Amino acid sequence: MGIHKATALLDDLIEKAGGCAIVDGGFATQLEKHGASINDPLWSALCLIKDPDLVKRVHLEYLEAGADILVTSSYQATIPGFIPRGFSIEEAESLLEKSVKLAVEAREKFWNAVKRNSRHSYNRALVAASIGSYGAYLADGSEYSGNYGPHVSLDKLKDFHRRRLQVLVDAGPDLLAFETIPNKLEAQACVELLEEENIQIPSWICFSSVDGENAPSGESFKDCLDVINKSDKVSAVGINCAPPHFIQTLIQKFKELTGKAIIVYPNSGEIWDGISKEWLPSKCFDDEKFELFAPIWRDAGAKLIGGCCRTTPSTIQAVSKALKERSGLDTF
Ligand SMILES: C[S+](C)CC[C@H](N)C(=O)O
Ligand SMILES: N[C@@H](CCS)C(=O)O
Ligand SMILES: [Zn+2]
Repeated sequence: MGIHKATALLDDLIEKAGGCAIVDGGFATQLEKHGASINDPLWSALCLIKDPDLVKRVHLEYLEAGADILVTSSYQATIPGFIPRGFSIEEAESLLEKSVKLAVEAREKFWNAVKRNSRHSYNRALVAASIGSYGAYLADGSEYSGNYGPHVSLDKLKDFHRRRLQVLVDAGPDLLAFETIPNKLEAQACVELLEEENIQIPSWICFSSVDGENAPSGESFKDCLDVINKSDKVSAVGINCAPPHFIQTLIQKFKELTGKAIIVYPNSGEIWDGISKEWLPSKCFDDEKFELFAPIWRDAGAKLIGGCCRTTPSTIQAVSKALKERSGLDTF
């Protein structure tokens, strides 16, 4: 399948979803709700090793909540992250592959169960393989600063991302999800890699933001999106894991800067402390606020809406209810 045909898969999903598809919510957050302990440099990727059944269960919970797209458990799963934990390169690669397989298995299980009911309002979900930023791998919170230091070049970032990207694509996801990209250099690395590796499935590239105006590095979104707009491999651009009260303004800004579909999946508004590895309280949206704002974000131009850290299946259920009601689709 060529990139244009593969892109049609995402366009079809958005259309079937009534003009705005629903992305799942905080993956690591829901693992923790089930008691998983992920205070570790591997963060949620620890569960890929220790509790793959829980990974699948969380995917199923997001499907039940109404997610049209599942994001895999590979955000902080990397080959250089697994090797110091005693895994061989082959074992590390098979963990990456497993992250896609678990999401695909959950999608198939759920879809086979619901499609028998002619009155259901679900779509057959797509699986997006998560590619967390270099800062996620560093596990020092730098996905929220973009400060990688002077020694991190374009080539270094491409080298970091290349093999994981190849392995994830070979595992057969429908999409690629570049998440919490904090600076222009890494956006460029992602775009160049998609081209060099001749990737034939669509991608989204999402930035974090800490000031509601720019990428975390302080670079303007105009500069960042200029790099991405040139690529036909990237179907959607947007924001993930930034506070929800930034989102409306950022959608408006992105609409002026790109013709690509806009995707937003904010966190709850709590702030990640990369040193103490905990979420600090701040101005937050609860599920009701997500329900209220999802149609506002959709009407502002977002084509894909979900939640990130500290949101849960109940958040996605609220988003799903709001978007399906407003688009005239049945609620479940
Ligand atoms: C999206 S952040 C909360 C993920 C965890 C971070 N990379 C860390 O390891 O500190
Ligand atoms: N997909 C990841 C993103 C972390 S910012 C998660 O939900 O855990
Ligand atoms: Zn997040």
